[in-house]
Amino acid sequence: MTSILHTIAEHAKVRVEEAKKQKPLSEVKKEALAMEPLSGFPFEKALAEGDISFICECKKASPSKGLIAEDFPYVEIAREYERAGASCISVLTEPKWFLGSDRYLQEITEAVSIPCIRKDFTVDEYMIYEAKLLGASAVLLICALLPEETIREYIGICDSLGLSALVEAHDEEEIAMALRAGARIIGVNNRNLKDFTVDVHNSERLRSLVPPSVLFVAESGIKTAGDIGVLRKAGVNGVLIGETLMRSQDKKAMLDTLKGIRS
Ligand SMILES: O=C(O)c1ccccc1NCC(=O)[C@H](O)[C@H](O)COP(=O)(O)O
Repeated sequence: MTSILHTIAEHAKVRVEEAKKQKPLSEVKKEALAMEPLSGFPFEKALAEGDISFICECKKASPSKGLIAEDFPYVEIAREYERAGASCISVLTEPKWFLGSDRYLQEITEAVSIPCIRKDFTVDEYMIYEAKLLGASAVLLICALLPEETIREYIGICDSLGLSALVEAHDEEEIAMALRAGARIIGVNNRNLKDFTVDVHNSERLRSLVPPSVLFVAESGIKTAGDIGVLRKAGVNGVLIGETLMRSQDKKAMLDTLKGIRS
């Protein structure tokens, strides 16, 4: 059965082929490799610092929720996240289901000084070089979409550019695969990307499968300070939060509430 995840991935392949017609892989690769590699993997560094790190997401829409933010002043939102104490920013660039754009990522990376991840459905090395040119510090690699060998290869490309790879898993098998492929950051998605069900305890349940030498990020469906409390107790390094923040008028107040600084 074709899942929405695979439909999105097929569309990403079409996007890449279109992009290659405008600028071939050889050119994108040459430009990206000519740039100074980011030193010290800033995305990983930000995640490793302090207590729980917050990766705050700029997401206008999603397949499961439809339109989330009709008004989407993405640069202002990103600046607000930075002022509110976000460690990193996640920027959706997938245009069809998330109404994202490469332009959003480029403008956001120019406007903030914290590391940004290109949140997209990486199906071709081309997208990693593009991410570097757009100013990203990290890309997303989804275990449900890529063979283990490709994940290993893409982590190698990321390394050559100074980018971090957030390797996303949903279950035990995918975590084992991410570890074998050499992931230094594993994101456990609480959302099942095949049927959209969300169980915020999924990352808590799977936490012990990832050794302390690998950073652990809990993703999706995080809504309350109680959720953060559970994840803190489980020992996660970071949380990735989209919808809860996107629907909040006052993002700093919401972040403070999630951190337990404000009730
Ligand atoms: O969010 C979706 O509907 C979705 C569907 C298919 C693939 C990916 C999807 N979301 C990407 C994400 O992982 C989330 O944007 C991210 O983890 C934040 O989740 P949330 O806090 O629940 O907005």
